Amino acid sequence: MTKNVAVPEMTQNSSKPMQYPPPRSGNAGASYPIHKRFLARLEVCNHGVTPNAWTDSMKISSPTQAMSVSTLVDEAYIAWTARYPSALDRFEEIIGASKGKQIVMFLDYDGTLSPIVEDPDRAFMSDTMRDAVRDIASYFPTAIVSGRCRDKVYSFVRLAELYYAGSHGMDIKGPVKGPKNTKSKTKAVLFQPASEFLPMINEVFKTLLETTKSTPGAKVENNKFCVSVHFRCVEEKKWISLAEQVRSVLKEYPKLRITQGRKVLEIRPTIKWDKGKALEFLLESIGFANCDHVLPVYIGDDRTDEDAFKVLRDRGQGIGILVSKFPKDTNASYSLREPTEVMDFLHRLVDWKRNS
Ligand SMILES: O=P(O)(O)OC[C@H]1O[C@H](O[C@H]2O[C@H](CO)[C@@H](O)[C@H](O)[C@H]2O)[C@H](O)[C@@H](O)[C@@H]1O
Repeated sequence: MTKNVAVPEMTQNSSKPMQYPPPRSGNAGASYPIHKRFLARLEVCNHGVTPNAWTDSMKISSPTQAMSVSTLVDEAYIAWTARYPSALDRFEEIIGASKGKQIVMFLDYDGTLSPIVEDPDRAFMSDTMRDAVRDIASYFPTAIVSGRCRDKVYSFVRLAELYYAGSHGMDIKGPVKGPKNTKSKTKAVLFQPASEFLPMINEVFKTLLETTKSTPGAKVENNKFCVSVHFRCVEEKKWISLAEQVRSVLKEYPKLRITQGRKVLEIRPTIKWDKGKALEFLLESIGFANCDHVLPVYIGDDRTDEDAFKVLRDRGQGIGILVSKFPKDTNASYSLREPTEVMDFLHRLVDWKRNS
């Protein structure tokens, strides 16, 4: 349970000059009293159900509004932001890091550009957010990196000038024409490293639909090279049995693996490909392979975005920004609370670029 909640030491002094990039959470999972009280709070939210490491981690992946009003959570969040400061508060620092470099933007979709909602088919992006992304893409090469199927995420974003990496980066396509003043290639990139898994994924999708139909609220989504099984509308007491149903189906498919997102289990090929690899592939495609003059900025809210944050951290290049209202262990360097703050950050980048 503790592995998803990193609460920083109270001794960390946010008024000290920031080390750039900010240090990673070396002692992730370290606990102190607020952390313990935070966990106790989760048990209260459990309404008498015996706390279970897996169900708790599923809850923490996407906490409810009821939990957000907790003062304890707010205290823990403030402490956490000493380690992962707000990208809005540290905007000048981020801009400073981009001096002499080409910014390339990577944006996750759900929970980053659109708020989390109960029905995955209705996770629409606001027109104002679309305008902000359009503006950003007019100055910087911009990619949407999503667990969703590429066509689906495109149908939400509807901006032809962007790169799209769907199915957790296993389905990549670029714009026909890149933005002005960048090294973007003008022909569309198309990369599908898991195409041999298509028949298997379709089969698993159908089997999961059948197997989970007895669980009210369960939803199975076909994301082309992966499948999502949604728990958000399933009663908590049915979570374990639903997860068991998923695991029983997956036993027959050793070439597929299960990962966990925000109240969702994601089934995907065991190939070594993820959002981090997609980020590297896109940087290379855009013309920034082994280049010191590029600053990738990746904004995401989910565990799968951690693969991209880790790539940036390992390269010692770029800015990872985690979108979260709650303390989470992360390889990102900065944080934003929610999609509206992501939009503010995009606006500020555009304003800065326009005026520079
Ligand atoms: O990589 P992402 O773009 O963040 O996609 C990850 C998953 O996002 C979607 O599910 C999440 O958002 C839904 C709508 O707000 C919400 O109902 C669900 O609980 C979240 O997990 C999408 O439906 C999944 O297929 C993606 O894997």
